[in-house]
Amino acid sequence: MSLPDNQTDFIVRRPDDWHLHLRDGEMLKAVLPHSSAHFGRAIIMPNLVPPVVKTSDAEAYLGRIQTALPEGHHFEPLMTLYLTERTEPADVELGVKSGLIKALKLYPAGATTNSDSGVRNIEAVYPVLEKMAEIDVPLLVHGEVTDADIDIFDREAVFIDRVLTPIRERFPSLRIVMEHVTTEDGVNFVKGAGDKTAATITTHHLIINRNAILVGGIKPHYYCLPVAKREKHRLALRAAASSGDGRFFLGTDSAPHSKSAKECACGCAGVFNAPNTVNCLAHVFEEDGALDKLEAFMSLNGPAFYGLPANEERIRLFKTDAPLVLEDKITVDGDEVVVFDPGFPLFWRYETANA
Ligand SMILES: NC(=O)N[C@@H](CC(=O)O)C(=O)O
Ligand SMILES: [Zn+2]
Ligand SMILES: [Zn+2]
Repeated sequence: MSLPDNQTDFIVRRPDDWHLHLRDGEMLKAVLPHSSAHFGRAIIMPNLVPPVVKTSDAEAYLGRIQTALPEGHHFEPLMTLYLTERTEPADVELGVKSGLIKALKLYPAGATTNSDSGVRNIEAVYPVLEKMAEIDVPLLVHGEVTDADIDIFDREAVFIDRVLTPIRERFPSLRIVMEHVTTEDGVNFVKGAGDKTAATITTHHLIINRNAILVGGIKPHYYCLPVAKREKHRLALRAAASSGDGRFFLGTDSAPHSKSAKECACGCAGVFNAPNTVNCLAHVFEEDGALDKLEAFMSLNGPAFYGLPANEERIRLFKTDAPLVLEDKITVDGDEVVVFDPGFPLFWRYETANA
């Protein structure tokens, strides 16, 4: 991609989202258009209630997503399975070889939203990981330990030492994605782990640090897991995202929860950022003098890691003088879902640029 001198108007390939929660039912219908309008493809997280554990579950879920897709939207859901201690290697092989299943997701039990069926004893899933390495399907990890004695801000770093490093060493050919990486430790791990290890970075973790959640009153709409960390970690994520290094790519982790489920005594974890992610990212990359790396981060590195072609469609990004006015919430089933507020005005817009 070449940028004109003024860097305020340029064309890139249509982006993909390598980590997305679409939910189900009414929520699916309400949030899907906010991803399918912007992204060519998305890796669909399997943490429904009950979770998407079998190939047949993923097939049924794909059908529900396709039914909910607005007419005229070109969007390909890339389906995943939720790894449990009962996952059968044969079912994984069936799903992957049929072309339906693009990755498996490891949730340590209790680590995050709807992770009760997740893995308690990592060694119990080693036979599945062996099969995955053999058939070359990526393992996506929610990288946090859940031990009560580990501080929530240290859970990612401890996961790297206790769980990820042993998996990385034992299955050298397995492709692994550290999902929603939030720490400098995570970035450094990925950089030192060779070309079979990558990480997704969310929009919000590039923009907020933990102060956004806690200073001046508690801000539930900035609470997600892994929780945003100190500023030095945010800066490490910014540097990784804008480096152009192929092992770092966009996974929005757009994770809608109703306003009432977030604004209460025990609010849910998750940030809904699908509607304004592309606008936010252009702002972030411009701020870092890295607009020439934006296409790599949101449109090229992800497909390359997954062994897929980049999207053929293009979008034209352009900066305007007047700030963009976007919806700050959407309505779902009588409740609302609040859209991520980056805390600054957005001036970058985009439009489809196909001939
Ligand atoms: N990121 C979050 O805070 N929440 C996600 C789960 C997850 O990705 O861990 C969700 O499903 O709500
Ligand atoms: Zn997660
Ligand atoms: Zn997620």
